[in-house]
Amino acid sequence: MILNGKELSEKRLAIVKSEIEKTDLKPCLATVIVGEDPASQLYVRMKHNACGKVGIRSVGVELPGDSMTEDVINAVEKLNKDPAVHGILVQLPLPRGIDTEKVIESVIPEKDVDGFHPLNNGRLFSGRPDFVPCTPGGIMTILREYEIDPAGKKAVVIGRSVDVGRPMAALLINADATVTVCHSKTQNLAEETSKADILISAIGRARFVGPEMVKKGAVVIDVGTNHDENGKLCGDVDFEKVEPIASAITPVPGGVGPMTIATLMENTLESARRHANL
Ligand SMILES: NC(=O)C1=CN([C@@H]2O[C@H](COP(=O)(O)OP(=O)(O)OC[C@H]3O[C@@H](n4cnc5c(N)ncnc54)[C@H](OP(=O)(O)O)[C@@H]3O)[C@@H](O)[C@H]2O)C=CC1
Ligand SMILES: Nc1nc(=O)c2c([nH]1)NC[C@@H]1CN(c3ccc(C(=O)N[C@@H](CCC(=O)O)C(=O)O)cc3)C=[N+]21
Ligand SMILES: [Mg+2]
Repeated sequence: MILNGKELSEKRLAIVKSEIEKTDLKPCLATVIVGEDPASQLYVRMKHNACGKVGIRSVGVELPGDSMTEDVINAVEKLNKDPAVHGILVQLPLPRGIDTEKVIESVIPEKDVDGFHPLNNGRLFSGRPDFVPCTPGGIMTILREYEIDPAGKKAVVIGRSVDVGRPMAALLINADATVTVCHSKTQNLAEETSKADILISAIGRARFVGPEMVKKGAVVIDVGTNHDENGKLCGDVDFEKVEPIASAITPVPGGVGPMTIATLMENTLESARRHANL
């Protein structure tokens, strides 16, 4: 079975749209982009497009690539204080030389719709999540909507980044899975991944996960957004070879990516609701 993230995201976006129409909420997402990385510009544009689709206002702050950490923090602090802004997203990665941790910590947790602030991280790891990072949050929505319950299952996450791997592992722990986290220093990676009932790959290597790494009947979630030697967009998983042995699998494109954006819209709406005490 193919887990259709694109279709599910459309459904979730339609719900966000109708929720906004039902209330007088005027949710607003602010994005901050530093420098001119074309991939980052594309992603931010996709986020603004999604806002337009569901009726979330969006403002984009663009700073030059040679900005200092303080310049970015000043921009964030203005948005922190602006009562019309409910969500703040600082597009990552930031240019070399900028202290990413300091910038992320400057976003007030109440507007941290990316779920990257250490307070929101800590809440997630304590089993009392508030704003959850959008990519792993979107993956949990896919699992829930397709009635794949992680409870008691063996889940293996490849990747331990702060934005994807680690929060993914925390969400799966909270959902009662038995979780293994693998990374570049893992020995016998294929041996670990072959035990997974639910395998989540977030490494950033084109078609790295082959059939020899996957147990028959496993649920395979592909976070990777890579370009192959021909420039074609592809995931971490060799979809053609793994799809026949998986019980369910997300494609790239059309899987996790659209759910990331839908979850960002949901988090922004939730933040606006709280702001209005609804
Ligand atoms: N679809 C979506 O919405 C999103 C997609 N992405 C995509 O997901 C991928 C991962 O993103 P992100 O987490 O930010 O990436 P990072 O580069 O921050 O982290 C990659 C992780 O993978 C591990 N890793 C790298 N190579 C290997 C290997 N050969 N074997 C085992 N582990 C390995 C690294 O290990 P170590 O820690 O030891 O270095 C690291 O933990 C990228 O392709 C990115 O573009 C990211 C965010 C959202
Ligand atoms: N502060 C911050 N928050 C993020 O959430 C964040 C970020 N920084 N930096 C970069 C990563 C990456 N990311 C993606 C979002 C959507 C798709 C997506 O929708 N992809 C489409 C394909 C898009 C295409 O054509 O390239 C798909 O998979 O179907 C992919 C990747 C969010 N990120
Ligand atoms: Mg990263």
